[in-house]
Amino acid sequence: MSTPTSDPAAARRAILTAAETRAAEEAIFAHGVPVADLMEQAGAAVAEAAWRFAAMPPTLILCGPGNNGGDGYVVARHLRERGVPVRVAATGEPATEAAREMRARWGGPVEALADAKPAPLLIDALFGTGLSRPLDGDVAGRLAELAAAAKLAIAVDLPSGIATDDGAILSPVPRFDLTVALGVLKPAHVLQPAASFCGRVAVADIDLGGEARAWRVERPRLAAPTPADNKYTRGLVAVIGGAMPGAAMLAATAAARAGAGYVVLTGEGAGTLPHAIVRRDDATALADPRTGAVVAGPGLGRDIAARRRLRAAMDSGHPIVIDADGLALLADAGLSRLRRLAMPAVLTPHEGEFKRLFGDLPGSKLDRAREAARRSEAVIVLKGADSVVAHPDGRAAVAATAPAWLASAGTGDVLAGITGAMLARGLDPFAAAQAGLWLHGAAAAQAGPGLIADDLPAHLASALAACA
Ligand SMILES: NC(=O)C1=CN([C@@H]2O[C@H](COP(=O)(O)OP(=O)(O)OC[C@H]3O[C@@H](n4cnc5c(N)ncnc54)[C@H](OP(=O)(O)O)[C@@H]3O)[C@@H](O)[C@H]2O)[C@@H](O)CC1
Ligand SMILES: [K+]
Repeated sequence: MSTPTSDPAAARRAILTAAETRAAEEAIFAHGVPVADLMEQAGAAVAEAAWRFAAMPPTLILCGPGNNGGDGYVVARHLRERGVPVRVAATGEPATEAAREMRARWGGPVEALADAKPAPLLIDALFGTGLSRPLDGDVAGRLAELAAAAKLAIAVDLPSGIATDDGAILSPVPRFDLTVALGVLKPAHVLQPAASFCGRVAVADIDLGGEARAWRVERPRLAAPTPADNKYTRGLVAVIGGAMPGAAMLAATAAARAGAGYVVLTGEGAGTLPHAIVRRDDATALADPRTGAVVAGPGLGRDIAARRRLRAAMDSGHPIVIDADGLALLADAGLSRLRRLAMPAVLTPHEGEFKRLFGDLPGSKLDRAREAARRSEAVIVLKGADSVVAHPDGRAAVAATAPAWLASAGTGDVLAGITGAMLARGLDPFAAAQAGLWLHGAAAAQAGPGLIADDLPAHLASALAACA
């Protein structure tokens, strides 16, 4: 399944690889649109974004040999027309026809990159999706010096030196304040480490019309309960407790605060829990046909009893989120049971758990999550600063804005609980996983620096309010 990027809202979320972007462009060119027309749109959009962002001080634009450089000449012309003092420096002569044409349309002086003096605003149009290897040392060095001397730095499409499809840093890259993605996002705008070099990312409105299979996770629409709802229609979540009760209590509390109408927690355990959360035994909770989702794994334990309880949870037929110890048990038991579920389970591994389950898979984080989803027939949430959600059918989504403060104990238990609440309210597993990540990130942003997992559930109220 895919979404055409001709829908503007979908286009702003769509993530295309370099090859997918090229294919979309080729399809447009095949319809008779000249490359120069698209480049004019791109350059105008970048000039507009720079104008709004930087209030336009004197500007230096660095142009490379390809179409990224071509865009740079267009930006230069548009800014000059707006009265901005612009200088252009290039690595050499343009290598494409469109870029040559744009350099001619610019018509102004072009300095050698090696000699260029800095300016308060630096615009990097050296390389974009066509980067095929690390920058030469002298080019990377000049880019670093000129960026360091500038007050603001803006990248055209991508910061030069990062790999479009996996977000790797191929050669030293300065940190940009703004990156204007042309037409669609590329994986490097959302995957680490590249994403953190992009600064703010704006998507320029260029109708590429390609088909996307990956999207940025956006704020979900979650309707508030209506007078017709009751606690069961809002979702009954059963959290399977176990050896470490605190983790399951965190998951249960998060499920309740994420809007589930009814949360039951099974297993033994002392400690304070909201009185709204009800204790049950596994068998009663799992046999209840009103149960909308089961969360199994946080604090479950890894012994034979835990294995039996996980199996019972999977056999119950309810939508299920499996995390933490549940993933360790699955790694030992194999994936075959997952493949027999009526609805894909949601698995929420961090990198270590992922490796135990699937080994060392090749490719980008998107590729690895997709392959794991295909193999397991489960929705995979590969967690991190750039959490990737992948569906067995190849769709994927990236949550790119989680605060780094989330890297602390227990936050995964909270995510599992929120995701359970999303499943129980009736979202399909792919949507539930994305909504869970968004709410988790928004609650963390509210909780702020120094947050601990226990803080997050209280901040879900304002995160939910933003989704109504
Ligand atoms: N999507 C859109 O809406 C639109 C997209 N557009 C723009 O097109 C851009 C893609 O353009 P592009 O394909 O020409 O690639 P680009 O990044 O300019 O570089 C390729 C050149 O660099 C060279 N080269 C590569 N690596 C190198 C290195 N390390 N050091 C030195 N050289 C290196 C490479 O040569 P080669 O690898 O063959 O040696 C080739 O000559 C895209 O990012 C966007 O800005 C707009 O114009 C239209 C609307
Ligand atoms: K660039």
